[in-house]
Amino acid sequence: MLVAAGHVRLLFRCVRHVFAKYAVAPSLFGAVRHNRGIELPAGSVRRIQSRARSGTQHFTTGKLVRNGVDNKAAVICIEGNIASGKTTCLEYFSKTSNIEVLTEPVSKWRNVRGHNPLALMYQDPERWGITLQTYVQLTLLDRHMLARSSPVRMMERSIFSAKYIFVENLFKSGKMPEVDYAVLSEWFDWLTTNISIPVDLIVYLQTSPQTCHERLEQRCREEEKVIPLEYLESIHQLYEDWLIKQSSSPLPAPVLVIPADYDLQKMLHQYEENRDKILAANNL
Ligand SMILES: Nc1ncnc2c1ncn2[C@@H]1O[C@H](COP(=O)(O)OP(=O)(O)O)[C@@H](O)[C@H]1O
Ligand SMILES: Cc1cn([C@H]2C[C@H](O)[C@@H](COP(=O)(O)O)O2)c(=O)[nH]c1=O
Repeated sequence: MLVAAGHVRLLFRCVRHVFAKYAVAPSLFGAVRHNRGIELPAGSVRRIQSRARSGTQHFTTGKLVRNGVDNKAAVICIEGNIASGKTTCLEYFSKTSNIEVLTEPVSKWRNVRGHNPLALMYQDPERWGITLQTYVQLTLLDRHMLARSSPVRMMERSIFSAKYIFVENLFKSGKMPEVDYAVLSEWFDWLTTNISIPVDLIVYLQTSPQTCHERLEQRCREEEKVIPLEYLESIHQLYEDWLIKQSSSPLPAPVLVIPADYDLQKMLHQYEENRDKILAANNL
C-alpha cells in the first residue's frame, strides 16, 4: 500500500516537472499554470493545428507542444536490441552537418539523485521495474520535446519502444505486477494522446540476440552483467513483432530495416548506403 502510494507521488512529481519545464499544463490539472501556480498568458500553451507530413502516421492536431519547437525538423529514431550498435550508428551520423544527435539518457537511468534505478531493476525487476520505467518514460519524453537545433534529429530509441518493448517485456515475463503495468499504460496513453511526439522514420538495426550478447559482454556495463541471452531473445522477439511483423503495437512512423550483425567496417558502409533513405525523412 505504502509502495503504491509512493509510486503515485513519484508519477505526479514527474508530470509536474515536465509541465513546469515546458510551460504547458494538461486538462487533468484544470487551468493553465506554471510551477508557481500563476496563470500563464494564453499564448504560452500551443496546440498544434496541423502537421502536414505525409510520412507521419500519427495524429498531432490539437496536441500540446513546447513553445519554440520547430515542428518542421525531421525526427529519426534509431531502434534495436541492447548493444545492437545504436550509439555507434549515432556517433557516425553525428559527424554530418545539419544532423543533431540525441543519445539515450542512460547516465540518468544509472544516477538519479544518487540512486541507480537501472541496477535496481536488473537486481529485482518486480520491485523496481515501475521505478525505472517511470523515469525512462519521463526522460525520453523530455528528449522528444527538446527544442530542435538542426533540420534533422536522430535520437536513440523513443518513448514508444520503452513502452512497447521494455514495459511489455517486464509484464509479459511476469516480472511486473498488473497494477504497475496498468498505471504505466495509463500514463503512456495520456502522454501520447495529449502531447505532440512526432517521429518521421524508425531505423531498425536488426541483429541476432547472439550478436548483442557478444557486444554486451564486450561493452561490459556493470549493471548489465546479469543479462542472460534469453533476455535479449525476448527483447528481440518484441522488436520483430513490432517493427517487422507489425502485429503487436502501433507504428508511429515508417520503418527502415538495416541488418546489423556485420563488423564495424561493413556497418559503416551500410550506413553510407542508407544515408539518402534516412535523410529523405527530412523531405517528407
Ligand atoms: N558492428 C559492430 N561490430 C562489433 N562491435 C560493435 C559494432 N557496433 C558496435 N560495436 C560495439 O558493441 C558494443 C555495443 O555497441 P553500442 O553502439 O553501444 O550499442 P547500443 O547503443 O545499441 O547499446 C560497443 O562496445 C561497441 O563498440
Ligand atoms: C529504453 C529502456 C532501456 N532499458 C535498459 C536496457 C539497457 O540495459 C539500457 C539501455 O542500453 P542500450 O545499450 O542503449 O540498449 O537500458 C530498460 O530497462 N528499459 C527501457 O525502457
